[in-house]
Amino acid sequence: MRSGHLTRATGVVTLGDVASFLGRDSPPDAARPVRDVCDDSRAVRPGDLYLALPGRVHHGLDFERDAIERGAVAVVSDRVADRLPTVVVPHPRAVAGPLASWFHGRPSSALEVFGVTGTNGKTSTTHFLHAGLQGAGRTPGLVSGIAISSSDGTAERPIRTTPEATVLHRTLATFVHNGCDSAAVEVSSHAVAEHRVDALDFAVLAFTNLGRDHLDYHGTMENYFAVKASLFDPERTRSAVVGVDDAWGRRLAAECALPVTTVSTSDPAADVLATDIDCGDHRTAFRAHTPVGAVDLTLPVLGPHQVSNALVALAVLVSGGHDPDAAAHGISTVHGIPGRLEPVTAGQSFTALVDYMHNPSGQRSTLPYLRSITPGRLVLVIGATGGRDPGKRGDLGAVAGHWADTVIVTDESPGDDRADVLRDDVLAGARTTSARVLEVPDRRAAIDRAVAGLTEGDTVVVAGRGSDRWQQFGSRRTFFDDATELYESVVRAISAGRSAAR
Ligand SMILES: CC(=O)N[C@H]1[C@@H](OP(=O)(O)OP(=O)(O)OC[C@H]2O[C@@H](n3ccc(=O)[nH]c3=O)[C@H](O)[C@@H]2O)O[C@H](CO)[C@@H](O)[C@@H]1O[C@H](C)C(=O)N[C@@H](C)C(=O)N[C@H](CCC(=O)O)C(=O)O
Ligand SMILES: Nc1ncnc2c1ncn2[C@@H]1O[C@H](COP(=O)(O)OP(=O)(O)OP(=O)(O)O)[C@@H](O)[C@H]1O
Repeated sequence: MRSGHLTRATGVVTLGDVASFLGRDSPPDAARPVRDVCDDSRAVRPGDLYLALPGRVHHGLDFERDAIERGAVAVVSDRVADRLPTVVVPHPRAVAGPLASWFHGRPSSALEVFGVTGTNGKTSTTHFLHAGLQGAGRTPGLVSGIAISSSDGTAERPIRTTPEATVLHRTLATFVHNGCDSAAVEVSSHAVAEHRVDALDFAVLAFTNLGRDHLDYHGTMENYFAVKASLFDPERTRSAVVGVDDAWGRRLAAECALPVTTVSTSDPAADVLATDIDCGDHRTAFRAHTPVGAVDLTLPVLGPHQVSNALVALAVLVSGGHDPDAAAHGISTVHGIPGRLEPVTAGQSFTALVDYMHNPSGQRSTLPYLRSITPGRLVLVIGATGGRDPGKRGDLGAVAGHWADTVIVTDESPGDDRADVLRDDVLAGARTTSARVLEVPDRRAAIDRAVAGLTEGDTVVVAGRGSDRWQQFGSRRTFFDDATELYESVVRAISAGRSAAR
């Protein structure tokens, strides 16, 4: 491959240009113009170059016919396609990032790109960062697991936490086109391992924390950490912001070869520290101490974990040279993040929340807070999503049962896994505790059961799906939005006299 700093000539790009960029011989039809690069046959548009990737289940070349029918004009893959002219490369996935970046004129070098990774808090931190950039007078784009939005107000719901490289670089190019000067980008560990963020120049990368998750994919915590740590490399970013409230963060800060800003809610030696933390049931307040002064924040979001997330966002902005007061003002305009301790109010006297906790470390930071704001009963609706780390399911039940009075185990989104096996694993953990444990497979019925009989001082939390608005059973996908369902359940319970109104 030619240097990643080679910017694409404006105007028409031909298949020969692509071959030349990839350092390969020109295929037949080298003069053929290429409109865009696309790695999914279902998304191909007329004139596209189809990047056919070998996958776990299929090979992209299995879908050459579909790509042709949609208008693909050429292929990049690890073997010659049946019908289309092909540029052959040994590792197609590894060229996806550099190729897409080159094709779109290296958009990440025209933006200041701030990345956020970690097991928990990526989405929240990315949204705080985006708002903080706006507060600091910047014009940022946003790429998070729940929204991709540009400065012109257009927004879309993403399919993944972090898009494939072709989509990511195209999105950044759109940001540049729309006048953005920066971007806040959420980076999952899968994205790093699958080369989705290759050829992306980060200004600052932030690490929130690391806890057990995704071991179905990474195998061990050591591997999981190594994938995250591989991001913190001078080849990828100029500097790092690292949360040091867990041992993995402290290790990363110690081993990292970059300028590091450390962040903590407890360690006075950290560069950015939160004190005077006050987590109420309607807002969260704290004082942030930074190398350039202290600032007070009051956020209309819930939970001590949001102190950590907002603090990481503030540290990224301050380490990037922004004024802490302006950044803090921007951060405090975030009026809730969908599906993250999101309150549902339907005239009830008790607290009803939707949350995305789906691993034990997330539960351990969220549930003690929920207990602290609940003088009455704490009722949790939980489950385990299919296709994800089976080893965490028992812990999910056990941690839930440790903090809650009642745990209702239900279906989340089993996918190709057996729903009853998922529930059994969670139930086994929950039954090791003294909580009241119920199994209600149907999620709507589970929510109704959780809400029934609640009165002032009680809290119900529907956990695990957050703002994801579907359930997948095998190949069948059904619309299901926890916030809407919880709202409707509360309305039904109040009108039937089953639960207390305000
Ligand atoms: C590990 C991973 O990234 N897997 C993704 C990957 O699977 P795969 O490589 O095995 O693909 P495959 O299904 O064998 O297909 C091979 C190729 O054919 C292409 N194809 C396939 C079918 C078709 O009709 N046309 C077509 O072109 C695919 O785009 C792919 O390039 O490509 C598939 C098709 O695009 C994805 O569905 C699948 O993501 C799955 C659904 C997924 O969710 N992955 C998870 C692990 C993930 O990436 N999660 C993280 C976040 C996790 C978190 O934050 O909790 C994320 O960033 O979203
Ligand atoms: N800093 C944190 N520490 C521990 N738990 C957290 C933290 N931030 C969020 N959580 C928990 O994790 C859940 C998901 O939060 P968020 O979406 O911000 O994280 P995420 O890393 O983007 O998650 P995912 O990658 O699974 O989408 C929250 O609903 C909350 O229960």
